[in-house]
Amino acid sequence: MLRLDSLGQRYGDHPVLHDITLTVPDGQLLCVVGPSGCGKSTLLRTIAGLQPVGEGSVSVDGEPVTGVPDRLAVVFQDYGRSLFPWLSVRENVALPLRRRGLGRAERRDEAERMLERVGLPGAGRRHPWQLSGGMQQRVAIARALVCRPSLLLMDEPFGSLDAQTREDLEDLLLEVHQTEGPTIVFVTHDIDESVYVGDRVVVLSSGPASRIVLDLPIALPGKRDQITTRGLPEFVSLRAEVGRAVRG
Ligand SMILES: Nc1ncnc2c1ncn2[C@@H]1O[C@H](COP(=O)(O)OP(=O)(O)OP(=O)(O)O)[C@@H](O)[C@H]1O
Repeated sequence: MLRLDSLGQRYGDHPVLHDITLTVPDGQLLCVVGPSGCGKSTLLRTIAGLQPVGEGSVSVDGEPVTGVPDRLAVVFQDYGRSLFPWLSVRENVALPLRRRGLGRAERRDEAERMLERVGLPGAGRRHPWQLSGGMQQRVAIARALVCRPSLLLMDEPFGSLDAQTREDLEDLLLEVHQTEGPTIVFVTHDIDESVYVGDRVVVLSSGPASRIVLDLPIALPGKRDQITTRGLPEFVSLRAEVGRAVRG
């Protein structure tokens, strides 16, 4: 379980986050939405232990976050810079397994399994620069999942992809969330995306000193589907509620 208690962050004199209190149960897919510059990335970096907690506290499974938590993985928007171009796709995916002490053959098999899982069977011997942007982001997701994280943080992961690829990856995310089951904190600018992928959407106010202005459970009927779900009256009304909160 991820817990934020009265979290506050500032850069020098500039307050960014104020009094953020949030409990994210295991296995939940939480979307964080808010205007540009409100502190979404700051929030993710703090949970990831990449920057120290200012005020309040952050804990994962009851342990205060003081560095990068165990069993944490992060996917950023900028897949072009997050993969190593000199390594093959398989080597990129297998990289986190080195620290786990797995042998070479095991690392290769696990990486291939994950590549298959994200829809890239047979791409392991290629290099990231030989793949499209959407395929590279699939590789980044495979690498994030290969160590079976219990907490996955995603910062605008589909922000620079075209609409069709983005929808495909949203569906992939829903699928891996269902099967692999990590807790996911997913930051996005896109209100529709947040309602489509989220179990819950939290909206931050515009800065300075952003706080939570909406915490909305997303209970949509049936299995989510890009055409049907987005046409449901429930979807339209949830999207409107999030939209109103984002616009203040
Ligand atoms: N390292 C830093 N030093 C100083 N100020 C920073 C730093 N990182 C972010 N900021 C400022 O803190 C505020 C929040 O930035 P952050 O990137 O967390 O927002 P965001 O909601 O993720 O923005 P966007 O949606 O545009 O990516 C902004 O005003 C930004 O300029």
